[in-house]
Amino acid sequence: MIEARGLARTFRGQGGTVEAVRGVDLDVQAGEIVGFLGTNGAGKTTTLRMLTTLLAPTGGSATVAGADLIREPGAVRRRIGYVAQSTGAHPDFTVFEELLTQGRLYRMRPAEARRRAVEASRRLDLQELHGRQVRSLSGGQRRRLDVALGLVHGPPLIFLDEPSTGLDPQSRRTLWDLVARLRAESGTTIFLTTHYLQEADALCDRILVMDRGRIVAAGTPEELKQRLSGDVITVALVREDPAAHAAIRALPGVSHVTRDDRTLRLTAGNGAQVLFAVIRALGDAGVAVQGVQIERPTLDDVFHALTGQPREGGADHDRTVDRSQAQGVRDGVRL
Ligand SMILES: Nc1ncnc2c1ncn2[C@@H]1O[C@H](COP(=O)(O)OP(=O)(O)OP(=O)(O)O)[C@@H](O)[C@H]1O
Repeated sequence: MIEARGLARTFRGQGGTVEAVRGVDLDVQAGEIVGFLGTNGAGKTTTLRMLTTLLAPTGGSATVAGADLIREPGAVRRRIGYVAQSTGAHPDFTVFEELLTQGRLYRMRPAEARRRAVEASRRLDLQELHGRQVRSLSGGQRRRLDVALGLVHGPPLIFLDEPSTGLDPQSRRTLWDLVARLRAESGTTIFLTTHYLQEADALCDRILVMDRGRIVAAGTPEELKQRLSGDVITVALVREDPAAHAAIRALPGVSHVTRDDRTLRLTAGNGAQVLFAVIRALGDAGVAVQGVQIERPTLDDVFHALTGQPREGGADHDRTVDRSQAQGVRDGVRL
């Protein structure tokens, strides 16, 4: 359904050159739900905007829903649905008017537009909201309308850009269920970007991880977790201590050390074997330890290992998160 080779995009401006996407190869099969994960600025949205014809690539090629991205952008647009992070639904329109208008934008006859609007509404459980003005919808209802708008013309492939950012946990789960049902009922291929590891884990057949413009890993959520073999050791410190990180990062058998206020996390092939060395090294460096825990890795750890980015909220991270993303940090695990 999607086949991209060497897809690239460079932005040139007064501030210099940004290689946002540096030669991405990707394949998505019909009927798959594929999640695109990555840190802020990794290049996910730029890739999505290229695949949806909104942005011209500066290199590479792709076939999307059977049409050539460069030579047949019109055909690509007719065959895909794209749900951006913020959509232009008219606040004064009712839900059903908005769905009907979408069909008319695709030049459907009135009867066809109505039939498709009813169908898209059913798929996203919007029937009860037909008479409501868009401005009165909750965040979750609005997002469901956004997805329904992307479906009105019956595309076999739909792109969702961070579909559940800013939603509360219950609305997020409802959206996941509806997206999963959409694929089950109609076989729609779904390609989404997300910051929520839980979302990727719960919804996606496959995950692609992007970092600094490149895809650095691809696989099922389970495959990615298995790739990070070994254990995760969490060390709680009595107080924040800059010496702690340096004391253990060079120990044999220890990798991916992160610091987050008074917590150190590290991966080790065999947690039990390195535990003593870790505690002794911290003691030698004069670092006071409050407690230690050994766990199996989570998807969150996998992403840290792949991207080298500290866990969200870590003392040494320098990324900014907007308010909706910060909300996500409280609501669930976020990359
Ligand atoms: N129009 C533009 N002009 C210049 N640089 C841009 C432009 N659009 C994106 N970039 C840069 O390209 C890089 C990738 O951005 P992109 O929005 O694709 O990342 P992302 O993975 O979607 O990030 P996020 O998760 O924060 O949305 C960033 O460094 C960004 O600043």
